[in-house]
Amino acid sequence: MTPEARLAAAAEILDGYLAGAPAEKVLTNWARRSRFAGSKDRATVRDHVFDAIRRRRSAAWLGGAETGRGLIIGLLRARGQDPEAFLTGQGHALSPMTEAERVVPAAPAGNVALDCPDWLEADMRDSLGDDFRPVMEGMQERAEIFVRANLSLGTREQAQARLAAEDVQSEPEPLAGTALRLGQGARRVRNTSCFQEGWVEIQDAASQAVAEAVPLQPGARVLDFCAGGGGKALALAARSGERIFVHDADPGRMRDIPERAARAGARLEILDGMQLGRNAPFDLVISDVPCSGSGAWRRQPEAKWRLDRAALDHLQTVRQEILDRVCRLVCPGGLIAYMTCSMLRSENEAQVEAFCAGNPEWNLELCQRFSPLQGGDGFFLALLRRNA
Ligand SMILES: C[S@@+](CC[C@H](N)C(=O)[O-])C[C@H]1O[C@@H](n2cnc3c(N)ncnc32)[C@H](O)[C@@H]1O
Repeated sequence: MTPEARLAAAAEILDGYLAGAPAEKVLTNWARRSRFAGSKDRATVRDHVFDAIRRRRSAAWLGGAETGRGLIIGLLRARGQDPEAFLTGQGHALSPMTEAERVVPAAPAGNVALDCPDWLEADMRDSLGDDFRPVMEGMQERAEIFVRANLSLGTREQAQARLAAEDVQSEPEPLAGTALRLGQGARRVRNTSCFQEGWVEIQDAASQAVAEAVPLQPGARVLDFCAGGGGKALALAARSGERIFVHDADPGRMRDIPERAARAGARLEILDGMQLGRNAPFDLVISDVPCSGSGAWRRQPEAKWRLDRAALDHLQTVRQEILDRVCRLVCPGGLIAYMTCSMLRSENEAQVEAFCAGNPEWNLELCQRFSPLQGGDGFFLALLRRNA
């Protein structure tokens, strides 16, 4: 595919997304009926699509319309490229620009320039202070790809050397002792024997740092209550070498856990709701709770535009119910490790402070924020200890 045709494909996919379908689904459908598209074409089209979604507001402004075509024109302008050079009407390119489209709008300002939803600005400013602008600007860029070296199989340096031998370049990432930041060849990492033999697992650097910061005592009974795909549980299992119990309200979210655990040589035991009580109490319950995902907007940019006040309020209630449930599963003197990939105070400090205020036998031992300005996603960790 020519660069022009890739942009035209991205515009068509963006139209599907703007009509309400998840971008991933529209991309998959496009790839199925576009057998002519090679892997480089698919990767580039995908990048155009998600780059445009990250900048949905500012790209629509710069492109003059919130349509697939408008977003692509705006994205090219944001990249400092001239859309006229790509909208040629030749081959599979988008049709040439109209007179109206040729008029370059003034640079966007305020929340439009930062791609921040208006209703969230006050909360974000309150939570981020002086970092509001640089963080929001950072969220307009693609996230880097990190892997976690599985220290139960070898050192980070050994994992790095194995990746290099398979033409995947990486650098140690200071945020976590296990993290490697991938460079050239990153997209091939899943095809390497290093990955397939469990030496590395794809995981954001801040997510690794959070898992590293959780205190783990030898022999502790550990439950990951919101296990999802098992990212945190696998990281903890690699540290301790011991069995970790995993649970999720949606068992389907855990479907990859057995395969991932087998690859990593980890012992993860899935517990359903009935089995939780029979296996309690636990010394440590990881609660990587549902949240806005605002810390991970670079990776999941659709979440930023989908979120609204009602959803944010609902999530607060869900988290409160989770805390009320898990606090009964922890032994005296035990810990809840509360985590979010959110940057909002209301989902982080305010939520755990409210829990402790209503539950006097629980004390807040630690609150730690990980800013996207440190390189990984925005994350939050609180340690809540039950009185002995
Ligand atoms: C942020 S994700 C977890 C990500 C996962 N820990 C990881 O590292 O890959 C939150 C998870 O909480 C689960 N969840 C939502 N409500 C829950 C509840 N009431 N009880 C247990 N899990 C819940 C969701 O299904 C989702 O998988």
